[in-house]
Amino acid sequence: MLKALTQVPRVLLSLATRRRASSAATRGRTLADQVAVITGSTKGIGFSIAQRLAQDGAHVVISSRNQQNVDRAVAELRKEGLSVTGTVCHVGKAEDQHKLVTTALEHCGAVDFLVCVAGVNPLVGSTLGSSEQVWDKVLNVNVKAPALLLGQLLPYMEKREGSSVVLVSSVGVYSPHAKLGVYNVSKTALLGLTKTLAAELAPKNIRVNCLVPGVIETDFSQVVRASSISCPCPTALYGVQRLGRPEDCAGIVSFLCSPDASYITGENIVVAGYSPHL
Ligand SMILES: NC(=O)c1ccc[n+]([C@@H]2O[C@H](COP(=O)([O-])OP(=O)(O)OC[C@H]3O[C@@H](n4cnc5c(N)ncnc54)[C@H](O)[C@@H]3O)[C@@H](O)[C@H]2O)c1
Repeated sequence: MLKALTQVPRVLLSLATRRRASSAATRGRTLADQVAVITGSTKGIGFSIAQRLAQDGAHVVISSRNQQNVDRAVAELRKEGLSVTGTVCHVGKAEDQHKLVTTALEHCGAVDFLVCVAGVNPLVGSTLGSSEQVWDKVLNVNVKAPALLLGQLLPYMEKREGSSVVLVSSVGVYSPHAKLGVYNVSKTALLGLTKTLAAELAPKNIRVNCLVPGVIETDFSQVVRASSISCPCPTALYGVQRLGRPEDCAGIVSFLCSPDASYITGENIVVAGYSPHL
């Protein structure tokens, strides 16, 4: 009896593994011969997005602040036979942004997609109690950097057919937690940036959408999950009964970049295990 019980999870596990592997193998290469630049992509949500876009056929340029992390992420994906390259890019530094653009062009010759995942860790504190330095750091990295980086890539992206941008906000914008003040403000600004850029770039046939994750199990959310600021999670009350996983955010980004989404722009898409909308 005990043996039978202990065998069940293993059978389920192998089925789940096989299902995941076969779906990756049998999915069409919807992004073949296209190039994706992804910030903050050496772990967590960004890494899962990089892996998925590459599995779907894109050449992916990985980046984050630390060379070792870039090397590790690139090696891990190349081991899967995926087409990736990488460079260090702290998105708040102009010279690093420039290097990211140059790397993409040198290695891949073009850029079709920009996915801006890098975000500053939520600093636990009230909005009005935050210093000017905190405001500058959070707004620089979370809001200004995606716009400035896109500005540098625009001349190359507008030469391509069906370019696409995905920004990453947070479900916290719909029900802000008082102690994540400046972070919430920055993520709310990204919804505005999405709408504004979508309108601005539609005539160039560049689409701009926004991924809005809920609580996803990563190092980033660990700060919130482990601290006293965590509140009753809406998913526990009326949502899918588990935390989100980085890969839960990846397929939707691939879809938003793909031709299937060619008439979708200016949208905020929540991946949270529940709907914060009315
Ligand atoms: N995890 C969640 O629950 C959650 C929820 C809502 C939104 N988000 C957003 O998702 C994004 C990714 O978060 P995650 O949970 O995957 O975090 P993570 O800590 O697992 O990964 C973050 C990645 O971004 C990189 N990064 C951080 N600051 C950077 C900078 N200034 N320049 C370049 N790279 C930088 C890190 O090196 C790392 O590769 C963030 O924008 C975050 O605000 C996360």
